[in-house]
Parts: sequence; structure tokens; C-alpha cells
Amino acid sequence: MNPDEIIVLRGLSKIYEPTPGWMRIFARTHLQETVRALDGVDLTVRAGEICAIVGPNGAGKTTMFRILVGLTTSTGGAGHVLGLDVDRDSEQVRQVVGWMPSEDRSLLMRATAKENLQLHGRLQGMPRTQLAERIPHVLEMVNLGAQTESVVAGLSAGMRARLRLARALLPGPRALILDEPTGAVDPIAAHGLLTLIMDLVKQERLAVLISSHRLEEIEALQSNALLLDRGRVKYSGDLESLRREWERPELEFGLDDPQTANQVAELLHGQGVSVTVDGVNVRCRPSEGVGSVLTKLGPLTPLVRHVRETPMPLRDLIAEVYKRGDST
Ligand SMILES: Nc1ncnc2c1ncn2[C@@H]1O[C@H](COP(=O)(O)OP(=O)(O)OP(=O)(O)O)[C@@H](O)[C@H]1O
Repeated sequence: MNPDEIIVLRGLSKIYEPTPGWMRIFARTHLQETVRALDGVDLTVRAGEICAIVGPNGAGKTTMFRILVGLTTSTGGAGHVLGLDVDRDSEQVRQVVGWMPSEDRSLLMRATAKENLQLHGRLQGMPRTQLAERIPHVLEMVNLGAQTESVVAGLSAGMRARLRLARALLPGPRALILDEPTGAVDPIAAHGLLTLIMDLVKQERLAVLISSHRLEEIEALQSNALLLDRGRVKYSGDLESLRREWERPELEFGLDDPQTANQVAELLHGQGVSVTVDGVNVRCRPSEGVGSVLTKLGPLTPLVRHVRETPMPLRDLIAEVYKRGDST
């Protein structure tokens, strides 16, 4: 085992079986068909690395997190944290994985920040002496030292998110699982929270899995990404390689007059490139590079006054991975 590889998933799968007929009488909701929530997922997260888990609703993100914190078991493949098997050694895994759930519902609103951490620590089986030492430390780590005795109901959404992070850090974990950490937080507080997470990852050499629907946040984290779709991996790797592989920059060709712009647009359209015309500018997102598009313009090429290339926003890039992946 490589000691730097903190989270290792190999072919991890989870199938939810249909609810048996006799159980449907008791179950409030029941499953009619088999659901493949995770289908052969491979992933390695090393110490000091952040991996963003991205996917539409139902992609399998929560199921992966639930397996890692021992709330459910896998039905195929294997998952290890620091060499511990997530199914067989779930008790020990919970000691080394900090879990930050997406909502505040798990916080006691009328208790203080310190009381919340005490209760959580006791439920996790942490000795009182260890808690007395860890609580001030983790509150300082998330810049909530001054709020130690504050009642949670009086804290801002950003502070509550940091308290949930402090709770995840309480046992001194080597891995963190952050489920939509900025979901309920305003953009400024979200930026502060993400900066804090990035600093912690560096200082403590934590391996972090994070889910977020806010793709611009993932870019700011400079993380790796695992794109999931119906339980299967669409892409796994760093964002730079994702760009190299999938980037289709927008090209803008500037012409002298609208008439020439329309001629260029028609020519490209005739060659299967979808274009928009905005006055003297023609824009398109071709699958080939600038050179081959210019060649396609033939006698109109010398009339092009400027070419501007704009990189795709991460949101569009990821949408492209899902779209193109579907057609293959
Ligand atoms: N306890 C369960 N029993 C049956 N099916 C489940 C259960 N939990 C999740 N599923 C199904 O497994 C699939 C993956 O769900 P999961 O909640 O892991 O996705 P997700 O990516 O977290 O989605 P979201 O972004 O909506 O939270 C979905 O089809 C879901 O309906």
C-alpha cells in the first residue's frame, strides 16, 4: 500500500434491489426495479489532494459518500481508506474520515458551538479529556474561537457551515468528505469557507472528497474531478487534462461589414458548423482548430480582420463531456 494513497476505490459498485413483495406492505416507499447507483468506480485520492465529485441528480455521489462513512455497504468492488476496508472495518474507518453533511439539521440549534462538538464527540466515543483538548483546537482551526459559547441559532449560515466543518475535524481525520459544503451559504462566506478548506488540506495533508453543484467553486479549488453519470465514471483526472481533452473554444471571426459576415456564416453553416452572427462578427464553437476553420473559408479567408478564441467555462466543458459521452 502506498502511504500517500488515502482513499482508494476499485470497481466500487452499489446495486439497490427491488423491495420484496412482502415488505411493500410495511415500506412507505418501495423500489420497483434494480438501481445501479454505482457501477465500477475507480478512484484514488492522495494526501493533500481534493477531488470534486460532480454529477447530475441521481449520479451516485451520496451513495459513494454513504459507503465511505459506513452508512451503507457496497455490493461489488472494494473501497479502502488508509488500507481499511470500508465495509468490513467501518468502525475504524469512521475514526479516520471526517464527514460534513450538507445541511444544518444535524446541529442542535439551542446548544452552543462547544456543546454541539461535545455531544458529537461523545457519540463518536471520544474520551472527555481528548475532547477538552480537541474542541478549542478545531474551533480555532475554522476561525470560530470567539463563538465557542455562542448558541448555534444565533450564528450566520457561514458560521454554521464552519461549525459543521469543525465537527468533521474533531477526531483528527486523515480524510474529509464534504457534501455540498457551501449549499446554504452566501457567495462571500462560501469563498471564505473554500479558502479555509484549501488551507486545511495543505496544512494537515488531508485527502478530501467534495460534492458541489457550483462548478465555479470546483475550479477555484484547483481540484481533481470525478464526473459521474448514473453510477458510471465519465471522466476522472485533473481539470487541466479535462480541458486538453474536451476543450472546444469559442471562435470569433471579425469581418469588415455585415454582408461579408453573413457570407462567412453561410459558408461555415453549409459545412456543418453551427454559427451565430452579431453585426460584423461571426461566432462558432467548431470541433476542429482555428487553422482548419480558416482553410474552410477559402477565398473569404483574407477578409477576416481578427480571430478571438475564448476558452469554455467549466460548466460548458462538463456539459460537453456528458453530451459527447452520451452519443458514443
Ligand atoms: N436507499 C436507497 N434505496 C434505493 N435507491 C436508492 C437509495 N438511495 C439512492 N438510491 C438511488 O440510487 C441512485 C443514486 O442516488 P444518489 O443519492 O447516490 O445520487 P446523487 O448523485 O447523490 O444525487 P443528488 O445530487 O440528487 O443528491 C438514484 O437513482 C437513487 O434513486
